[in-house]
Amino acid sequence: MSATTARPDAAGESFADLPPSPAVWCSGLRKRYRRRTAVDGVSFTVERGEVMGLLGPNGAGKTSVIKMLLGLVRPDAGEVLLLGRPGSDPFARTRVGYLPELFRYQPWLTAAEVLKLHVRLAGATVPDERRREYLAMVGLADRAGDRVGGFSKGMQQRLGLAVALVAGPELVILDEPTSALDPLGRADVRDLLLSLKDRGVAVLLNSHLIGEVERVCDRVVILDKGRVAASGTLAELLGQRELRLRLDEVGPAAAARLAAAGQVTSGGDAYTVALQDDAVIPDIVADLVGLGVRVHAVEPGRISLEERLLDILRTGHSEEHR
Ligand SMILES: Nc1ncnc2c1ncn2[C@@H]1O[C@H](COP(=O)(O)OP(=O)(O)OP(=O)(O)O)[C@@H](O)[C@H]1O
Repeated sequence: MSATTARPDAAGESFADLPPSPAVWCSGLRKRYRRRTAVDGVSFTVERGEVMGLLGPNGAGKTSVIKMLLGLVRPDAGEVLLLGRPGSDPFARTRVGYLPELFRYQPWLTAAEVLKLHVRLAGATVPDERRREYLAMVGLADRAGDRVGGFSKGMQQRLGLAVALVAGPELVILDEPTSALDPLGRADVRDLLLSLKDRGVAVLLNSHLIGEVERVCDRVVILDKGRVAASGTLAELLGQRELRLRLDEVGPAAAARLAAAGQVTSGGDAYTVALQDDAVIPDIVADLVGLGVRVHAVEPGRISLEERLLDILRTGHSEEHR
């Protein structure tokens, strides 16, 4: 890692007193490959300590955006700041960990050697002990001395994660980090992402595993055909909450009470009420019981990110959060 530069301002105070710049800021990114427009005016921000999910169908432009952020692909238009610096600035780049979508490490090197090489390439100093810890963290402790050429896809992906994280980055960009991992490996990565967030590390995560994104991400940007189709916090995107009930003996007064709480759909003994706020659920249940309804099940819920994503992609836009 390069030395920290002194950044005094005109009044003699340190810039360190200012709030930190966002981990990622990009504006108006555009990229064409020959006659095909891959990315068309993409702008978004990832704040410090935030886990941001990048979602979208195959060919939506996710990897192209990531490569432009990292300076691996030159944008036709648009600007990028990583950690408040131009993406090409070595100061920024040494503080960014990156796991590429498709990568092959030198097959003749061992896992420990790959990690050592990448620490040197990052200009960082990481003690042997910490490198061993990172290999253990990704489940490769007993394969440290084995050549990478003999690793399975999942083991290579685990090693890639250790490479991305070992130098203590402030921002981590992960392009489909769990595509080759078994369920246990995916759960480990989820825990890892949450522990990065606890330490204030920002994460940009490109993944097709929507359940994974829903569990770990604070905010989501959905790309479609090179454009931002929707973006926002999970609460903003999934907003509408529902209450699913199984009820018997629902008389007219109880039906009116349900209708007063929100739009009701029902079939047999199943009732779904669209709610603005789930704090009202105990009152609804108490009132129903008071009106002689037998309550068999009460399940608060809201639409899943998968349902919302499909809805946005099918209709081509998000009404509230473009
Ligand atoms: N080097 C390249 N040369 C030509 N076209 C490219 C190149 N890289 C990407 N593209 C095109 O740009 C578009 C966006 O591709 P990109 O890889 O960014 O999508 P993606 O959202 O990451 O897709 P996936 O989910 O399948 O990984 C696609 O139409 C792709 O064919």
